Amino acid sequence: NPRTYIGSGKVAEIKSAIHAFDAETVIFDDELSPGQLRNLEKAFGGDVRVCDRTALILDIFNQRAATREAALQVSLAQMEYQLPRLTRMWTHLERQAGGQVKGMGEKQIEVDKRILRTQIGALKKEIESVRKHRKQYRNRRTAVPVPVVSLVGYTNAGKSTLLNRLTGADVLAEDKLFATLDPTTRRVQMKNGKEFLLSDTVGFIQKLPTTLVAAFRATLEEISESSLLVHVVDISHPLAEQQIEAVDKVLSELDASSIPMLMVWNKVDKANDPEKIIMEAKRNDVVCISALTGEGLEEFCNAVQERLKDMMVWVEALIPFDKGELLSTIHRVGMVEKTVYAENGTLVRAYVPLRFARLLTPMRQICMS
Ligand SMILES: Nc1nc2c(ncn2[C@@H]2O[C@H](COP(=O)(O)OP(=O)(O)OP(=O)(O)O)[C@@H](O)[C@H]2O)c(=O)[nH]1
Ligand SMILES: [Mg+2]
Repeated sequence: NPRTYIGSGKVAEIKSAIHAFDAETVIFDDELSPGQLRNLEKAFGGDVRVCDRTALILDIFNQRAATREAALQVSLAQMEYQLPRLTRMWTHLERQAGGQVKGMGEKQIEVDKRILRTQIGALKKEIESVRKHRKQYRNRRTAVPVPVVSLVGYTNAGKSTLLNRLTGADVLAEDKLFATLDPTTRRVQMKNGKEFLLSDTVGFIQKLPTTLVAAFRATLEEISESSLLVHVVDISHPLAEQQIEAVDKVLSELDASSIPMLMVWNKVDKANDPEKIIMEAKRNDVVCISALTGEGLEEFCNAVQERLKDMMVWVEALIPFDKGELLSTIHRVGMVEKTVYAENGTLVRAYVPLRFARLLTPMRQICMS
Protein backbone atom coordinates (compact mmCIF):
# COMPACT_ATOMS: atom_id res chain seq x y z
CA ASN A 1 0.00 0.00 0.00
CA PRO A 2 1.69 3.20 -1.13
CA ARG A 3 0.18 5.12 1.77
CA THR A 4 1.81 2.92 4.40
CA TYR A 5 4.53 1.09 2.38
CA ILE A 6 3.26 -2.25 3.76
CA GLY A 7 -0.26 -3.67 3.41
CA SER A 8 -2.98 -3.27 6.03
CA GLY A 9 -2.59 -6.85 7.26
CA LYS A 10 1.09 -6.25 7.93
CA VAL A 11 0.26 -3.00 9.72
CA ALA A 12 -2.05 -4.92 12.08
CA GLU A 13 0.57 -7.64 12.59
CA ILE A 14 3.27 -5.12 13.51
CA LYS A 15 0.84 -3.30 15.74
CA SER A 16 0.20 -6.39 17.82
CA ALA A 17 3.94 -7.11 17.93
CA ILE A 18 4.48 -3.59 19.27
CA HIS A 19 2.06 -4.36 22.11
CA ALA A 20 3.50 -7.80 22.76
CA PHE A 21 7.08 -6.56 23.03
CA ASP A 22 6.34 -3.11 24.35
CA ALA A 23 8.37 -1.70 21.45
CA GLU A 24 9.26 1.97 21.32
CA THR A 25 10.65 2.15 17.81
CA VAL A 26 9.83 0.49 14.50
CA ILE A 27 12.61 0.54 11.91
CA PHE A 28 11.99 -0.04 8.19
CA ASP A 29 14.84 -1.41 6.11
CA ASP A 30 14.15 1.03 3.28
CA GLU A 31 13.65 4.71 2.73
CA LEU A 32 10.07 5.84 3.47
CA SER A 33 8.42 8.94 2.07
CA PRO A 34 7.49 11.64 4.58
CA GLY A 35 3.81 10.71 4.09
CA GLN A 36 4.43 7.02 4.74
CA LEU A 37 6.33 7.82 7.92
CA ARG A 38 3.43 9.92 9.15
CA ASN A 39 0.72 7.43 8.21
CA LEU A 40 2.57 4.57 9.86
CA GLU A 41 3.09 6.51 13.05
CA LYS A 42 -0.61 7.26 13.10
CA ALA A 43 -1.54 3.63 12.42
CA PHE A 44 0.74 2.26 15.14
CA GLY A 45 -0.62 4.80 17.55
CA GLY A 46 0.71 7.20 20.12
CA ASP A 47 4.24 6.90 21.32
CA VAL A 48 5.83 4.57 18.80
CA ARG A 49 8.59 6.17 16.78
CA VAL A 50 8.83 5.10 13.15
CA CYS A 51 12.24 5.38 11.60
CA ASP A 52 13.48 4.48 8.11
CA ARG A 53 16.81 3.05 6.98
CA THR A 54 18.15 6.43 5.95
CA ALA A 55 17.35 8.06 9.30
CA LEU A 56 18.97 5.14 11.13
CA ILE A 57 22.16 5.34 9.08
CA LEU A 58 22.29 9.11 9.57
CA ASP A 59 21.87 8.53 13.29
CA ILE A 60 24.79 6.09 13.44
CA PHE A 61 26.97 8.44 11.40
CA ASN A 62 26.06 11.22 13.80
CA GLN A 63 27.18 9.16 16.78
CA ARG A 64 30.48 8.28 15.11
CA ALA A 65 31.41 11.74 13.88
CA ALA A 66 34.49 12.54 15.94
CA THR A 67 36.11 15.27 13.89
CA ARG A 68 34.81 18.60 12.71
CA GLU A 69 34.88 17.56 9.07
CA ALA A 70 32.83 14.43 9.70
CA ALA A 71 30.37 16.36 11.88
CA LEU A 72 29.90 18.99 9.16
CA GLN A 73 29.22 16.37 6.53
CA VAL A 74 26.77 14.45 8.69
CA SER A 75 24.88 17.63 9.63
CA LEU A 76 24.53 18.52 5.99
CA ALA A 77 23.13 15.09 5.14
CA GLN A 78 20.70 15.29 8.07
CA MET A 79 19.42 18.70 7.07
CA GLU A 80 18.95 17.67 3.46
CA TYR A 81 16.95 14.71 4.75
CA GLN A 82 14.83 16.94 6.99
CA LEU A 83 14.04 19.65 4.47
CA PRO A 84 11.19 17.90 2.58
CA ARG A 85 9.94 16.24 5.74
CA LEU A 86 9.73 19.53 7.59
CA THR A 87 7.29 20.98 5.08
CA ARG A 88 4.89 18.09 5.23
CA MET A 89 4.99 18.03 8.99
CA TRP A 90 3.54 21.52 9.11
CA THR A 91 0.84 20.75 6.55
CA HIS A 92 -0.07 17.85 8.76
CA LEU A 93 -0.45 20.10 11.82
CA GLU A 94 -2.57 22.47 9.82
CA ARG A 95 -4.98 19.76 8.87
CA GLN A 96 -5.25 18.66 12.46
CA ALA A 97 -6.13 22.16 13.54
CA GLY A 98 -8.94 22.22 10.99
CA GLY A 99 -7.38 24.91 8.90
CA GLN A 100 -7.76 27.56 11.58
CA VAL A 101 -4.09 28.35 11.75
CA LYS A 102 -3.58 27.96 8.05
CA GLY A 103 -1.98 31.31 7.52
CA MET A 104 0.23 30.88 10.51
CA GLY A 105 1.30 27.40 9.57
CA GLU A 106 2.23 28.51 6.09
CA LYS A 107 4.26 31.37 7.46
CA GLN A 108 5.96 29.03 9.89
CA ILE A 109 6.89 26.56 7.14
CA GLU A 110 8.42 29.37 5.18
CA VAL A 111 10.38 30.62 8.18
CA ASP A 112 11.59 27.14 9.10
CA LYS A 113 12.52 26.29 5.54
CA ARG A 114 14.41 29.53 5.19
CA ILE A 115 16.33 28.91 8.40
CA LEU A 116 17.18 25.39 7.31
CA ARG A 117 18.22 26.53 3.83
CA THR A 118 20.47 29.22 5.28
CA GLN A 119 22.08 26.64 7.53
CA ILE A 120 22.51 24.25 4.61
CA GLY A 121 24.14 27.03 2.58
CA ALA A 122 26.56 27.88 5.38
CA LEU A 123 27.46 24.24 5.88
CA LYS A 124 28.09 23.72 2.18
CA LYS A 125 30.46 26.68 2.17
CA GLU A 126 32.37 25.31 5.11
CA ILE A 127 32.57 21.85 3.58
CA GLU A 128 33.76 23.38 0.32
CA SER A 129 36.67 25.00 2.13
CA VAL A 130 37.50 21.64 3.71
CA ARG A 131 37.45 20.16 0.22
CA LYS A 132 39.82 22.77 -1.13
CA HIS A 133 42.12 22.21 1.79
CA ARG A 134 42.14 18.47 1.16
CA LYS A 135 42.81 19.05 -2.50
CA GLN A 136 45.78 21.27 -1.73
CA TYR A 137 47.09 18.69 0.64
CA ARG A 138 46.73 15.98 -2.00
CA ASN A 139 48.50 18.14 -4.56
CA ARG A 140 51.37 18.68 -2.19
CA ARG A 141 51.46 14.96 -1.59
CA THR A 142 51.57 14.15 -5.30
CA ALA A 143 54.68 16.28 -5.61
CA VAL A 144 56.32 13.23 -4.05
CA PRO A 145 55.43 10.55 -6.54
CA VAL A 146 54.51 7.76 -4.15
CA PRO A 147 51.45 5.90 -5.44
CA VAL A 148 48.28 6.14 -3.36
CA VAL A 149 46.35 2.93 -2.70
CA SER A 150 42.85 3.30 -1.22
CA LEU A 151 41.06 0.73 0.88
CA VAL A 152 37.40 0.45 -0.01
CA GLY A 153 34.78 -1.99 1.19
CA TYR A 154 31.64 -2.67 3.10
CA THR A 155 31.47 -1.31 6.62
CA ASN A 156 33.07 -3.68 9.17
CA ALA A 157 35.06 -5.57 6.48
CA GLY A 158 38.34 -4.88 8.30
CA LYS A 159 39.85 -1.94 6.38
CA SER A 160 41.12 -0.07 9.44
CA THR A 161 42.47 -3.27 10.98
CA LEU A 162 44.44 -3.89 7.79
CA LEU A 163 45.82 -0.35 7.74
CA ASN A 164 46.85 -0.61 11.38
CA ARG A 165 48.44 -3.97 10.84
CA LEU A 166 50.51 -2.78 7.88
CA THR A 167 51.54 0.60 9.16
CA GLY A 168 51.36 0.45 12.93
CA ALA A 169 48.81 3.26 12.73
CA ASP A 170 46.33 3.73 15.48
CA VAL A 171 43.05 4.03 13.63
CA LEU A 172 39.96 3.05 15.58
CA ALA A 173 38.96 -0.44 14.46
CA GLU A 174 35.88 -1.83 16.12
CA ASP A 175 33.13 -4.33 15.65
CA LYS A 176 30.76 -1.50 14.88
CA LEU A 177 29.20 -0.14 11.72
CA PHE A 178 30.91 2.98 10.41
CA ALA A 179 33.74 3.00 12.95
CA THR A 180 35.70 5.13 10.48
CA LEU A 181 34.35 8.35 9.02
CA ASP A 182 37.57 10.22 8.37
CA PRO A 183 40.18 9.32 5.81
CA THR A 184 43.61 8.41 7.13
CA THR A 185 46.66 7.95 4.95
CA ARG A 186 49.83 6.18 6.04
CA ARG A 187 53.06 5.12 4.41
CA VAL A 188 53.58 1.39 3.96
CA GLN A 189 57.18 0.32 3.75
CA MET A 190 57.79 -3.08 2.26
CA LYS A 191 60.61 -5.46 3.04
CA ASN A 192 62.32 -4.67 -0.27
CA GLY A 193 62.40 -0.95 0.54
CA LYS A 194 59.53 -0.05 -1.79
CA GLU A 195 56.72 2.02 -0.45
CA PHE A 196 53.21 3.18 -1.17
CA LEU A 197 50.63 5.30 0.61
CA LEU A 198 47.65 3.44 2.01
CA SER A 199 44.45 5.32 2.60
CA ASP A 200 41.55 4.16 4.77
CA THR A 201 38.14 5.76 4.63
CA VAL A 202 34.43 5.47 5.37
CA GLY A 203 32.88 2.07 4.67
CA PHE A 204 29.95 1.53 2.34
CA ILE A 205 26.59 -0.08 2.96
CA GLN A 206 23.74 -1.33 0.82
CA LYS A 207 21.27 1.42 -0.12
CA LEU A 208 23.61 4.12 1.11
CA PRO A 209 21.49 7.28 1.32
CA THR A 210 22.30 9.57 -1.59
CA THR A 211 22.30 12.59 0.73
CA LEU A 212 25.19 10.96 2.55
CA VAL A 213 27.17 10.21 -0.58
CA ALA A 214 26.73 13.84 -1.63
CA ALA A 215 27.67 15.20 1.80
CA PHE A 216 30.76 13.01 2.02
CA ARG A 217 32.05 14.07 -1.36
CA ALA A 218 35.14 15.72 0.14
CA THR A 219 36.02 12.49 1.91
CA LEU A 220 35.19 10.24 -1.00
CA GLU A 221 37.21 12.24 -3.51
CA GLU A 222 40.27 10.68 -1.93
CA ILE A 223 39.10 7.39 -3.40
CA SER A 224 38.55 8.59 -6.93
CA GLU A 225 42.03 10.09 -7.10
CA SER A 226 44.02 7.04 -6.08
CA SER A 227 46.17 4.87 -8.34
CA LEU A 228 44.79 1.57 -7.09
CA LEU A 229 41.76 0.46 -5.10
CA VAL A 230 41.92 -2.45 -2.71
CA HIS A 231 38.45 -3.87 -2.22
CA VAL A 232 38.41 -5.47 1.24
CA VAL A 233 35.71 -8.15 1.66
CA ASP A 234 34.69 -9.88 4.89
CA ILE A 235 34.63 -13.35 3.33
CA SER A 236 33.35 -14.90 6.56
CA HIS A 237 30.13 -12.88 6.26
CA PRO A 238 27.15 -14.87 4.98
CA LEU A 239 26.15 -11.97 2.72
CA ALA A 240 29.64 -11.30 1.35
CA GLU A 241 28.44 -11.49 -2.24
CA GLN A 242 25.71 -8.88 -1.80
CA GLN A 243 28.19 -6.66 0.02
CA ILE A 244 30.59 -6.83 -2.91
CA GLU A 245 27.80 -5.77 -5.25
CA ALA A 246 26.84 -2.88 -2.98
CA VAL A 247 30.43 -1.63 -2.92
CA ASP A 248 30.73 -1.86 -6.71
CA LYS A 249 27.55 0.13 -7.04
CA VAL A 250 28.79 2.97 -4.83
CA LEU A 251 32.12 2.98 -6.65
CA SER A 252 30.37 3.48 -9.95
CA GLU A 253 28.38 6.37 -8.43
CA LEU A 254 31.70 7.91 -7.47
CA ASP A 255 33.05 7.48 -11.01
CA ALA A 256 35.76 5.27 -9.59
CA SER A 257 34.96 2.11 -11.54
CA SER A 258 37.76 2.75 -14.01
CA ILE A 259 40.49 2.71 -11.35
CA PRO A 260 42.36 -0.62 -11.25
CA MET A 261 41.23 -2.79 -8.36
CA LEU A 262 42.71 -5.57 -6.30
CA MET A 263 40.20 -7.79 -4.52
CA VAL A 264 41.11 -9.01 -1.06
CA TRP A 265 39.21 -11.59 0.98
CA ASN A 266 39.73 -10.75 4.63
CA LYS A 267 38.93 -12.69 7.82
CA VAL A 268 39.91 -16.08 6.35
CA ASP A 269 40.75 -17.08 9.93
CA LYS A 270 37.05 -16.85 10.70
CA ALA A 271 35.70 -18.49 7.55
CA ASN A 272 33.94 -21.85 7.68
CA ASP A 273 36.02 -23.63 5.08
CA PRO A 274 39.29 -21.72 4.69
CA GLU A 275 40.93 -24.25 2.34
CA LYS A 276 38.07 -24.08 -0.11
CA ILE A 277 38.10 -20.29 0.03
CA ILE A 278 41.83 -20.08 -0.57
CA MET A 279 41.49 -22.37 -3.60
CA GLU A 280 38.69 -20.30 -4.99
CA ALA A 281 40.63 -17.10 -4.39
CA LYS A 282 43.57 -18.44 -6.40
CA ARG A 283 41.28 -19.17 -9.34
CA ASN A 284 39.89 -15.64 -9.24
CA ASP A 285 43.09 -13.65 -8.82
CA VAL A 286 42.06 -12.68 -5.31
CA VAL A 287 44.38 -12.42 -2.30
CA CYS A 288 43.28 -14.09 0.93
CA ILE A 289 44.34 -12.46 4.17
CA SER A 290 43.60 -12.13 7.82
CA ALA A 291 44.24 -8.62 9.00
CA LEU A 292 43.88 -9.96 12.52
CA THR A 293 46.46 -12.76 12.45
CA GLY A 294 48.67 -11.30 9.73
CA GLU A 295 48.19 -14.28 7.41
CA GLY A 296 48.75 -13.45 3.73
CA LEU A 297 49.97 -9.90 4.28
CA GLU A 298 53.25 -10.37 2.47
CA GLU A 299 51.42 -11.83 -0.50
CA PHE A 300 49.09 -8.85 -0.30
CA CYS A 301 51.96 -6.34 -0.46
CA ASN A 302 53.48 -8.19 -3.40
CA ALA A 303 50.16 -8.17 -5.24
CA VAL A 304 49.83 -4.41 -4.65
CA GLN A 305 53.35 -3.91 -5.98
CA GLU A 306 52.57 -6.05 -9.05
CA ARG A 307 49.45 -4.01 -9.84
CA LEU A 308 51.28 -0.75 -9.36
CA LYS A 309 53.97 -1.92 -11.72
CA ASP A 310 51.35 -2.50 -14.40
CA MET A 311 50.55 1.18 -14.15
CA MET A 312 54.13 2.34 -14.48
CA VAL A 313 55.94 3.41 -17.59
CA TRP A 314 59.35 2.39 -18.84
CA VAL A 315 62.02 5.09 -18.79
CA GLU A 316 65.66 5.32 -19.65
CA ALA A 317 67.27 8.44 -18.30
CA LEU A 318 70.56 10.02 -17.47
CA ILE A 319 70.41 11.56 -14.03
CA PRO A 320 73.07 14.23 -13.51
CA PHE A 321 75.20 13.76 -10.42
CA ASP A 322 73.82 16.93 -8.81
CA LYS A 323 70.29 15.40 -8.93
CA GLY A 324 71.17 12.50 -6.67
CA GLU A 325 67.87 12.72 -4.78
CA LEU A 326 66.01 11.83 -7.99
CA LEU A 327 67.95 8.62 -8.16
CA SER A 328 66.99 7.58 -4.65
CA THR A 329 63.36 8.42 -5.40
CA ILE A 330 63.46 6.18 -8.46
CA HIS A 331 64.68 3.33 -6.29
CA ARG A 332 61.96 3.99 -3.74
CA VAL A 333 58.90 4.34 -5.97
CA GLY A 334 59.97 2.62 -9.15
CA MET A 335 61.52 -0.64 -10.23
CA VAL A 336 65.05 -0.30 -11.41
CA GLU A 337 66.35 -2.81 -13.94
CA LYS A 338 69.78 -1.36 -14.46
CA THR A 339 72.01 1.54 -13.42
CA VAL A 340 75.28 2.49 -15.09
CA TYR A 341 77.62 5.18 -13.83
CA ALA A 342 78.72 7.35 -16.73
CA GLU A 343 80.90 10.39 -17.01
CA ASN A 344 78.17 12.97 -16.72
CA GLY A 345 75.70 11.17 -14.48
CA THR A 346 73.91 7.90 -13.75
CA LEU A 347 72.12 6.03 -16.50
CA VAL A 348 68.94 4.41 -15.25
CA ARG A 349 66.51 1.97 -16.81
CA ALA A 350 63.39 1.56 -14.73
CA TYR A 351 59.62 1.36 -14.46
CA VAL A 352 58.34 4.49 -12.72
CA PRO A 353 54.92 6.01 -12.00
CA LEU A 354 53.69 8.09 -14.93
CA ARG A 355 53.63 11.32 -12.92
CA PHE A 356 57.24 10.79 -12.04
CA ALA A 357 58.22 9.93 -15.58
CA ARG A 358 57.12 13.41 -16.62
CA LEU A 359 59.65 14.89 -14.21
CA LEU A 360 62.33 12.90 -15.95
CA THR A 361 61.44 13.84 -19.52
CA PRO A 362 64.13 16.47 -19.91
CA MET A 363 66.69 13.80 -19.09
CA ARG A 364 65.28 11.03 -21.23
CA GLN A 365 66.79 11.42 -24.69
CA ILE A 366 69.57 9.11 -23.85
CA CYS A 367 70.71 5.91 -25.43
CA MET A 368 71.88 3.06 -23.30
CA SER A 369 73.43 -0.09 -24.49
N1 LIG B 1 38.44 -12.66 12.83
C1 LIG B 1 38.84 -11.56 12.20
N2 LIG B 1 38.33 -10.36 12.55
C2 LIG B 1 38.75 -9.26 11.89
C3 LIG B 1 39.71 -9.33 10.83
N3 LIG B 1 39.91 -8.08 10.36
C4 LIG B 1 39.12 -7.27 11.09
N4 LIG B 1 38.41 -7.97 12.02
C5 LIG B 1 37.44 -7.43 12.99
O1 LIG B 1 36.34 -6.86 12.29
C6 LIG B 1 35.83 -5.73 12.97
C7 LIG B 1 35.76 -4.53 12.05
O2 LIG B 1 37.06 -4.13 11.69
P1 LIG B 1 37.39 -2.65 11.19
O3 LIG B 1 38.81 -2.66 10.80
O4 LIG B 1 36.91 -1.64 12.15
O5 LIG B 1 36.46 -2.60 9.88
P2 LIG B 1 36.32 -1.38 8.84
O6 LIG B 1 36.23 -1.99 7.49
O7 LIG B 1 37.37 -0.36 9.07
O8 LIG B 1 34.87 -0.82 9.25
P3 LIG B 1 34.27 0.67 9.02
O9 LIG B 1 35.26 1.65 9.55
O10 LIG B 1 33.00 0.61 9.79
O11 LIG B 1 34.01 0.81 7.56
C8 LIG B 1 36.76 -5.51 14.18
O12 LIG B 1 36.14 -6.06 15.32
C9 LIG B 1 38.02 -6.28 13.80
O13 LIG B 1 38.72 -6.76 14.93
C10 LIG B 1 40.24 -10.62 10.48
O14 LIG B 1 41.07 -10.80 9.59
N5 LIG B 1 39.77 -11.68 11.20
MG1 LIG C 1 37.29 1.58 9.58
